[in-house]
Amino acid sequence: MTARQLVVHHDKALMAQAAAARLITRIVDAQSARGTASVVLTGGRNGNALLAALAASPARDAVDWRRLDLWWGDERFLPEGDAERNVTQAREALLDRVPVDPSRVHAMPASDGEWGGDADAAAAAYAAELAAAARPENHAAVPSFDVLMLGVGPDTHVASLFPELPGVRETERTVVGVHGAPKPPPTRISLTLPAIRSAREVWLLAAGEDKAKAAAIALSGAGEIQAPAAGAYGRSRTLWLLDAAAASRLPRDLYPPA
Ligand SMILES: O=C(O)[C@H](O)[C@@H](O)[C@H](O)[C@H](O)COP(=O)(O)O
Repeated sequence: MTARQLVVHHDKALMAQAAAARLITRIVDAQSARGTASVVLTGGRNGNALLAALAASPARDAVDWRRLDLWWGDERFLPEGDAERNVTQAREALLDRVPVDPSRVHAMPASDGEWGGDADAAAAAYAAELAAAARPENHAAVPSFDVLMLGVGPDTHVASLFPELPGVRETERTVVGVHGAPKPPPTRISLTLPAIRSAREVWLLAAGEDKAKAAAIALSGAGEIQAPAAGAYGRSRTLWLLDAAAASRLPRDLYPPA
């Protein structure tokens, strides 16, 4: 497991702007090194705020949007175009405003698509799409994501991996259908912890007082079944991006720095 790094911003607006700047730099670096970049987006308020900040940043033009693959960490299993779908919100916040290559925007299936209401079949189809994009040298069933972002829920969930539900226990599959999620809607699709951990960098976003307990639990040695955020880390970097309110209950040996 890579050591976790914590960055605490004054408030959630600053956190979104700083994270957007960080993401631009990371994409530009990856494109310079390998010609292309691969990023996994998260749903939720903080993920959307980051995308909106990115859309508003003059530096966004440093990114070669056509050489970027976008994937999702999870999706709410709803009809195409539903305002609650993570991809719909990402399009509104950013993707409709930049020249992305539509064939490289890998949205998770909708509930009125090819797989109908079968979230498990839709999850298997997304796993196949990921596997097809993986290169032999990745030695994995998913591409080598440069950055994978995750919003942290007040119950420590990440993506749609909720405490104690079967999804967080999955050790083989890279994508699962989720049933009975405590956060609406109950049916979802999610990357699993093994898929998340194949990313080079995993960034966890937590802002607001209601995330303080979750951040403290996940960062204090909790198990991943009870606290899924504790099991999210990247191969070369695990970065927690917090605002002061979300960092307010961290143990003193973690924050503030000595
Ligand atoms: O579909 C979703 O709702 C998510 O992807 C979910 O995992 C989200 O990221 C967290 O619940 C944090 O959400 P907030 O940033 O809104 O608190």
